[in-house]
Amino acid sequence: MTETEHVIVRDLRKTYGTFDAVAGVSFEIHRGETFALLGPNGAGKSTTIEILEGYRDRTSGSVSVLGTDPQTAGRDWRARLGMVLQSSGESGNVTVREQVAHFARIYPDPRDVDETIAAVGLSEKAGTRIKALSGGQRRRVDVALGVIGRPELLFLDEPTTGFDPEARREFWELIRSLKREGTTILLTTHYLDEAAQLSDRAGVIAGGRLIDIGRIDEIGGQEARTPVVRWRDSEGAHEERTAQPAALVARLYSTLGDSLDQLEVVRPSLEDIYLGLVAEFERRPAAEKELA
Ligand SMILES: Nc1ncnc2c1ncn2[C@@H]1O[C@H](COP(=O)(O)OP(=O)(O)OP(=O)(O)O)[C@@H](O)[C@H]1O
Repeated sequence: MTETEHVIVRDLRKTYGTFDAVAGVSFEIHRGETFALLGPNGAGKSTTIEILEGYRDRTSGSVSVLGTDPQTAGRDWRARLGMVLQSSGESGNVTVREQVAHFARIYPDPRDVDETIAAVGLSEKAGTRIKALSGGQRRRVDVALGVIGRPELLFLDEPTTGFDPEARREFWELIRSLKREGTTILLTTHYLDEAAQLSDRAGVIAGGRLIDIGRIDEIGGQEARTPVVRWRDSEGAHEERTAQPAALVARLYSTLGDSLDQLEVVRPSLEDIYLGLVAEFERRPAAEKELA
């Protein structure tokens, strides 16, 4: 298929009774890009993703996923998707290899079973029953099942919850190789470093509304990204925000010389920027939030 937009969401709303879980969200995900949907607990990320996956009906708005409305899509459409849901609760008596092989048979052009198990770091556990795995190892099985069908579009809903730091980095490598193959990825994660490492663009959702969207190295705007220069001298500790940190450092060194101490230039991380965006949204009066 040749759609240039793999996901198109227009004014999406999902209401439970009188509660707006998703209150008018619009975004696109281009073919081949990794898009992160970020936001605090209860913001509406999983609801949005489940609507895109066809597991939940929307209240209003329009949605196109791989050129099809998920609400009316069939098996062929589903076979083009990969999903790592928030809690699949993979358990049971079968071994890792049996489960991955079972899923592989569902798809027309699956990946090699053992290569996929290796890619998620479970080769040594391939013959182990899933119920005997640790929580983080079960999560790796979820990831293997999500990618075994060679999806065009992969949904990753908090994929690395429970992973140790090494496993998280291995997972990043797996995602990078999927990206190189051209897979489109929608990622939600509370690990902002993970989003920064993997994503091309991000949307920040709070209170069911999209409060910012943009390239991962631009989101939040210039002002929020201004570096901070910190240093100490004979008078104590200092801090200055400046868009030209190199010029400030050169000036400090020429005036302070060797009494310039503990110099550091700190660029706000994605986490700093994200926390600033969400805090700013939370401070807005209710009427203004509705306009977001
Ligand atoms: N079936 C339901 N009935 C009523 N309210 C619901 C239902 N499902 C979700 N909600 C509410 O909708 C809001 C959004 O939930 P959602 O699971 O989409 O959040 P999220 O952004 O994925 O959060 P988290 O980061 O905790 O996973 C929450 O306030 C939640 O309580």
